[in-house]
Amino acid sequence: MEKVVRNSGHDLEIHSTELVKAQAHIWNYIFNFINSMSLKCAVQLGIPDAIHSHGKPMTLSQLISALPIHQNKKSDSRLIYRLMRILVNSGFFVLQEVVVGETDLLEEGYVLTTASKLLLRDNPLSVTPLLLSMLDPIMTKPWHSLSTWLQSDDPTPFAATHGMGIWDYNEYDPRLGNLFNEAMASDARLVTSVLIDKCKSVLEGLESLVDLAGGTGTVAKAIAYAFPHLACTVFDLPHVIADLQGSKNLKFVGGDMFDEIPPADAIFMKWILHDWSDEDCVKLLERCKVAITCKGNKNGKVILVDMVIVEEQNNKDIGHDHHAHDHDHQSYETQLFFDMLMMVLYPGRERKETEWAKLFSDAGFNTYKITPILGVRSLIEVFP
Ligand SMILES: C[S@@+](CC[C@H](N)C(=O)[O-])C[C@H]1O[C@@H](n2cnc3c(N)ncnc32)[C@H](O)[C@@H]1O
Ligand SMILES: O=c1cc(-c2ccc(O)cc2)oc2c(O)c(O)ccc12
Repeated sequence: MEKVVRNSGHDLEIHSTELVKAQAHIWNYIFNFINSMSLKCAVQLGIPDAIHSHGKPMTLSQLISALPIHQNKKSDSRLIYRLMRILVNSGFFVLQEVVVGETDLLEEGYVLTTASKLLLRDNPLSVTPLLLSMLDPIMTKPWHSLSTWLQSDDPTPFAATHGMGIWDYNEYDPRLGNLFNEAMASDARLVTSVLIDKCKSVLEGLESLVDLAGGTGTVAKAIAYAFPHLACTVFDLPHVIADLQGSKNLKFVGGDMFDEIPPADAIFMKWILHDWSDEDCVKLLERCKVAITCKGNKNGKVILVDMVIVEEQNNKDIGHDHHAHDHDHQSYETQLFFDMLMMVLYPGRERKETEWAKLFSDAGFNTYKITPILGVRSLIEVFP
């Protein structure tokens, strides 16, 4: 028989099992940052790289002797054991049996998972720069002022905390600026491999393409290489492209995209419009339309890589497969995380299809086509 907890102050009756479940639910949310910080610690100590270099399951004692930690911390093997235990629980490492030394004795050793392979320093798709930048105190501090920002007239919590926007901050603090560029470049490598593999037809037939706010040019370099007859331009802020070298069919142009957009058959924007308000997006899209139609070109288009929020109610209609539902729930949560990130760092947001459609029509475009090929992100072609 379940006890009923009576809360005399409020008119509440809650069953005790429900109460402890609710308490654990809140605890897990309060302590969620412990998952992120444990992962940050493992990456800073080089744990994924140490296990990778070992080449086979690495026992706790082998891992401890390989790590750059104080001798006193090495003597208490339970410290690294506890750190590894929470990371095994979150799916970053797996324990496997291994024969150690000359004996036939089996011991358990840590191996990498697909997720921790993406944290290896030399992996071209490494997510480590993103992890180190997003969990840097400079980036976590603005989250503490989200509520005061909502009560103020400041443009973003980041600007309220640091007295300037991200783009100025990246120039002011090259350490963070370089981590940002590296984070964008490794994501760009992943997106480009999918784009060139699965969406070749999107680029075929084009003679010129501008990667607008293309960062250090990772996407454009790969496109220029895969399509040698396509003239590619990377356009970004002058300090971002300052020392970058072009090639036969790739050039770098510095400027402010709100002032000028070079003409081309296609304007490509990856992870740009979600950084900006609706008003700025319409301004940018209007200028893109001029840039793709200015030479009387009738086949021009804008190509976006961005998120299209698909709300959970729609997800639930997809079917009764629990795995599919878990995956959909996770994808939706990822989209909501990015939406909140856009609120804290930028004046931007993630958008639903109806919201994208309104932006396109407000900027004078006729049609669009969404191809959801990039996990939580989509390829969106917009036609004048
Ligand atoms: C989120 S990053 C995306 C970079 C790249 N498209 C990618 O996905 O890897 C946004 C880019 O916008 C650039 N940017 C910001 N404001 C800009 C402006 N007014 N004109 C041109 N580029 C700008 C930044 O320097 C940065 O490289
Ligand atoms: O995932 C990100 C992270 C950032 C970011 C990282 C480090 C910094 O110093 C500043 C910002 O910015 C992003 C962004 O602008 C974007 O369009 C998508 C994702 C992210």
